[in-house]
Amino acid sequence: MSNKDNIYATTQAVEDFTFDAKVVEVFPDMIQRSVPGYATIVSTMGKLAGQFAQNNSNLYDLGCSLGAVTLSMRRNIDKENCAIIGIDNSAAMVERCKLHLSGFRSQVPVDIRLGDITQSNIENASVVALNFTLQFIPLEKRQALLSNIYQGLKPGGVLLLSEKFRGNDEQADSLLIDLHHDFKRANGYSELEISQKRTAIENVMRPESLEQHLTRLQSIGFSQTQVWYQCFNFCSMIAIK
Ligand SMILES: Nc1ncnc2c1ncn2[C@@H]1O[C@H](C[S@+](CC[C@H]([NH3+])C(=O)[O-])CC(=O)[O-])[C@@H](O)[C@H]1O
Ligand SMILES: O=C(O)C(=O)Cc1ccccc1
Repeated sequence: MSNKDNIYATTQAVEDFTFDAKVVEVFPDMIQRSVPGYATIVSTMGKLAGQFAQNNSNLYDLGCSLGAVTLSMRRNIDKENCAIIGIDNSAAMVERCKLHLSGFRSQVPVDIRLGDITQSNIENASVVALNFTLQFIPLEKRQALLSNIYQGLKPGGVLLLSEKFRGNDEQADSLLIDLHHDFKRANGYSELEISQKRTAIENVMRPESLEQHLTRLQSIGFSQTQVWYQCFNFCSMIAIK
């Protein structure tokens, strides 16, 4: 069990959100109470990874945090000679992720690396997961990152992309934001916590619209794109090379 997220429970001078040691301590609780359907998304990404994994290939978990998707993928792989590579640029996350994964046994080798996914080599990949990570990459670097992933995928390989997204217009967007805030309230977050967290992430997390995501994936060359999960302003997509 992880600790309860009470980072924004007291009034404070809110600073930009970072994935530091304090966040690591509460991360499972934070993500579970903040993302509608997180557990469903993670387990389904594992199932999809099992379906699309190819013999003699790599599976990547980019922005792996504590390795939830890595573990879910590893549970579902039944192909030969597969390896999972998890990458995150938060030293605190990587350290805790390694500790966490060492508590589970598996035949599938896992390599957790400290690194910037915009500078990482993606090769011989059958599956690449970006579970709520692209939203933290500067807007101008997203196209290059996704093209690099596309280049590193084998034919028939897939990108599994989950994002918080923006509604198409102001009214639609505030409707989705309100529904999400209701969800957070129902999970025990106070008005103060919701509002201070919003301030903390507004400069570091830049959501795009669903259309922007799908159009870019198609322009990069993915032959098929499909949204398979949506709740409020959270969604998960698959793009097939
Ligand atoms: N340039 C970067 N390079 C590497 N990592 C990065 C970069 N930028 C941000 N990150 C990392 O991306 C992760 C985003 S969390 C992903 C949840 C996880 N996928 C999960 O399924 O539990 C989502 C959230 O908390 O909203 C953090 O661990 C960052 O350090
Ligand atoms: O914490 C929130 O309320 C967020 O919306 C941030 C967020 C978005 C997507 C994954 C995890 C956290």
